[in-house]
Amino acid sequence: MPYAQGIWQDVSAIRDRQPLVVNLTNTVVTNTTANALLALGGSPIMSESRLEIDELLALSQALVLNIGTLHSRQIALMQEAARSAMERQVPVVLDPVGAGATRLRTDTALALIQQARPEIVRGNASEIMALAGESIQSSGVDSRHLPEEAKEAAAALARAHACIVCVSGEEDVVTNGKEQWCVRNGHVLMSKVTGTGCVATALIGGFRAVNASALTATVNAMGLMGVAGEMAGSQASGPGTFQASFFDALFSLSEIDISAQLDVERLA
Ligand SMILES: Nc1ncnc2c1ncn2[C@@H]1O[C@H](COP(=O)(O)OP(=O)(O)O)[C@@H](O)[C@H]1O
Ligand SMILES: Cc1ncsc1CCOP(=O)(O)O
Ligand SMILES: [Mg+2]
Repeated sequence: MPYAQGIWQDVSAIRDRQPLVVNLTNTVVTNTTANALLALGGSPIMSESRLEIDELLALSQALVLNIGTLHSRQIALMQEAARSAMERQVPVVLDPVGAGATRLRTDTALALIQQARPEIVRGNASEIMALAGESIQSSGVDSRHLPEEAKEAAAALARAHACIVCVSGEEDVVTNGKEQWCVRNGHVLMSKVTGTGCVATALIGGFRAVNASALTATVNAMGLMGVAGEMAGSQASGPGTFQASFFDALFSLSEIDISAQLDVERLA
């Protein structure tokens, strides 16, 4: 099947089935990621309470953990959610926001990788290199490194934890430790709006909810992100209008848009 057709199949499934994606996420992007999932066709729910997390996971098709504004109560909530997700076979996706910037973020992300056993970890190059134990320059949540520099780290992390690792940036790299895929779509304005990486991770959750292959779901989500980003970028005059146009693109894009623009390649 041509690659664009596979992405379209997932988008159609998301629009048809409206999978429930539970997000334990940061306070910066809560609204943005909910809107992006909704615009794509999914059904987002955000939660902050251990009193309901097991009930929510009983209803959900994916769990997204995002450590962007961590606090102790949230770490306990994430651990409990992960236990429930494992029992219920709900796939878990992790966004290690700011790993490498502080010990709290690096240690918590690594602990979650061990305990929550996420099928997919998506971060920028600095975050993925930090999790693989490489020494990095970190300036917070934005990357100081290129995905190209993080390829080995991504493969090592994927092999060590038997998961899919996605490194985002100007080009996105997705690997299971053996195969490596590259997504070349996107627009520079995506890096000028906070939360675009978190949106990518949330959309990966939406794609994994309808696609049994964690690797394919991740490549497809990143391809779709990139195509929507290009559509929005061609309309926008800056970050503000970009964000609105990006939601519009997620909502309205068609199979033709995907097949006309998609630039995905299997590297190895
Ligand atoms: N310079 C760029 N050109 C094209 N796409 C980009 C660029 N920077 C980021 N993106 C895209 O923006 C999304 C978020 O990636 P990134 O900025 O690396 O995440 P984060 O916000 O976590 O640092 C991804 O879909 C990525 O492909
Ligand atoms: C700015 C900021 N600070 C803590 S979380 C966050 C959002 C980061 O989002 P993204 O990694 O998607 O740009
Ligand atoms: Mg990020």
